Formats: sequence, C-alpha cells, structure tokens
Amino acid sequence: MSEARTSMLLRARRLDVGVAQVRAVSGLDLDLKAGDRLAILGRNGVGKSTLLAALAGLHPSQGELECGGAPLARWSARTLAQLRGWLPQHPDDPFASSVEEAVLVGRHPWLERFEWESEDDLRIAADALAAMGLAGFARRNVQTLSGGERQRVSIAALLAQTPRLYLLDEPLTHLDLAGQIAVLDHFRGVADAGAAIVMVLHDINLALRWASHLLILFGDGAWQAGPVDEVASASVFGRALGHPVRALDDAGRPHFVPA
Ligand SMILES: Nc1ncnc2c1ncn2[C@@H]1O[C@H](COP(=O)(O)OP(=O)(O)OP(=O)(O)O)[C@@H](O)[C@H]1O
Repeated sequence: MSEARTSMLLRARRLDVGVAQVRAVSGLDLDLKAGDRLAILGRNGVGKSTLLAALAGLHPSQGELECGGAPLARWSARTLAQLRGWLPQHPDDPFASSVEEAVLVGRHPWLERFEWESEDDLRIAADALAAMGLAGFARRNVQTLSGGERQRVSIAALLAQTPRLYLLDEPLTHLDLAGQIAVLDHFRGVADAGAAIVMVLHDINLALRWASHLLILFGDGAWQAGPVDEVASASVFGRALGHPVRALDDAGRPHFVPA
C-alpha cells in the first residue's frame, strides 16, 4: 500500500488503552489532521506515555486506530515509520556514536536495505541539527552531551525522519526556557507545513501557548478533548492535575497558576 496523502493523519474511535492496572483512556475518540497541534496533559502515572506508544502502534489498544487513512496494521513497518515518528521519554546510548550518526538513524525508514545515506540524507540531518541549535555538534560523541543537548539530538533525529504525524513524549525535558520556546516554535512551523503534532507536556501555560487542541487524562480512563478554548479551565486543570488551579488575566489570555 502506498503512503496515503490524506490530511486526516490520526483517527481513533472507541479506543481503550491501558497497562497493568492503569486505564489510560476508555472509549477515546480523536481526529488529528494536518496542521493540528495536540497537547496531552495529566498527572504522573495516568497513562500519557502508554497512550502515546499506543497511538504509535507500539502498545496494544482496543477499538479503531487509523494513521494516514488506514488501520495501523495495514501499513508495513517501513511505511508506518515514514508516516509517524515517536520521541520516547528516555534516550538510550549504550554505545558511543557521533551526533550525526544518531540523527541519521531518523533517515533509516527512507533507505533501501544496505543503502548508504545520500547527500540529501546528510543535508536533512544537518538541517535538523541546525534547527535544534546544534550546528557544530555533528562530530561529538552522544555520551558526552549534557541532558538538554542530548534531548535536542533526539528531537533532531525525529525531525530527520520527516514523518507526517509526530508523537513526542515530554520533548521539553531538560531544556532551558529558550530551548523550550524554540522547540515549540519549530513544531508550530512543522505543523503549518502539513504535519500533525502530539506532545505530552506538563506545563499548562506552555501547552496553551503552543497547542490548538488539548487532551486531558483524568485517570481511570476518563478523558476530555477539544480545541484549547473549549477545554482549558481552572476546574478542568485542577481536577486533572491534582491541585487547585486559578486563572490570572495575561493581556486578555488566561494564565493558570497553582491556587
Ligand atoms: N510494564 C509495566 N508494568 C507495570 N506497570 C507499568 C508498566 N508500564 C507502565 N506501568 C505503569 O502504568 C502507569 C502509566 O505509566 P505511563 O508511563 O504511561 O504514565 P505517564 O502518565 O506517562 O506518567 P509520567 O507523567 O510520570 O511520565 C504508571 O503507574 C506505570 O508505573
């Protein structure tokens, strides 16, 4: 099956996802099309990472789940990797490798078996590194990087993969404020260029600054989703995050702080 060029990049109906005794979502309905930016919020352990892995097809789920206009199982592993990319929470560096090699891993779904990376692949990797503020890091050993630098290498590898659906698990981890805003701004541009982006985030106000849609997980499978303005409220955030929250006025926009 050739890659779909549909603008509907993710469609879930009556989706049930859980792990061990934890029910992440029950009966989730979700549509994500090109340009959408979805932030997932919820307490520690509520099942956000599990849900993200399920949306990537890397964790079991029940119900309907389509990516790029067809059920995930319909795609070959290679086509699925061209279609959707996943940034896990913890990068794993058991061996020394250069930053450039780590980013080029993102090009593997686009290479034929035993094919070497082309000049185009090298350029895409260099562009991804530059976009993450890491021009000049290509020869560094990933095991010697700071936490924030390593996180930006992981994001660069995902960018080099050039999927149409990006699933990012806490991409702002280890990043300073400038780095957080740069990543959010970059992915706003990626969405504007025709991708759909899902991010698990913990900062309500950064989520509101960036997202077009929110998915809130309350625990025990309960959820609420919709455009930011329809979902964001002190009562919803307070209920979901386990601490009362109140809204301050920030030049006409709500800014949420712990009560
Ligand atoms: N393989 C497993 N075996 C047993 N329990 C698991 C397993 N994987 C995850 N869990 C548990 O399932 C729950 C959901 O985990 P998950 O990582 O999805 O939560 P999360 O919402 O992403 O949390 P956080 O905000 O802390 O990253 C947690 O309580 C976790 O301990």
